Amino acid sequence: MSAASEQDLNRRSCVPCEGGVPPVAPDEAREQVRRLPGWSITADGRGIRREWTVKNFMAGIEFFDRLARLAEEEGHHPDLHLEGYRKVAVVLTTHAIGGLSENDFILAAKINQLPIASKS
Ligand SMILES: C[C@H](O)[C@H](O)[C@H]1CNC2=NC(N)=NC(=O)C2=N1
Repeated sequence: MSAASEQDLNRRSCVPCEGGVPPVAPDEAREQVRRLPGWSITADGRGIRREWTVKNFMAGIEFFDRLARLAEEEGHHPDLHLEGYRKVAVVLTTHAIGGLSENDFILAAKINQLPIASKS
């Protein structure tokens, strides 16, 4: 995998993953995540994470609702965390391979396009 721009990732779609492929190598993951504003590699290296402080509780829930629809369209599903009444976090990892796949970066680019009533 070579790193793609956020715009390129946005034009692509997730492909079904049922395992059997190696996770993206750590160096490549770091290079890729640099092109995705707001995202960083998780401490265990198996995923990427972004958090937002939202305007109010419903803004967080509405964001999750939009995100759930996007995830269903893409067939790739995020771990959603409501970490406080105005703090939301999203972790992307490909469960089937226990690490990062291109699907995670594609979905991150698309999540960055979603409207969010954010405070930061
Ligand atoms: C066939 C289908 O693509 C798989 O079951 C998908 C569904 N959504 C998924 N989402 C995530 N995050 N990881 C997966 O491994 C995964 N598998």
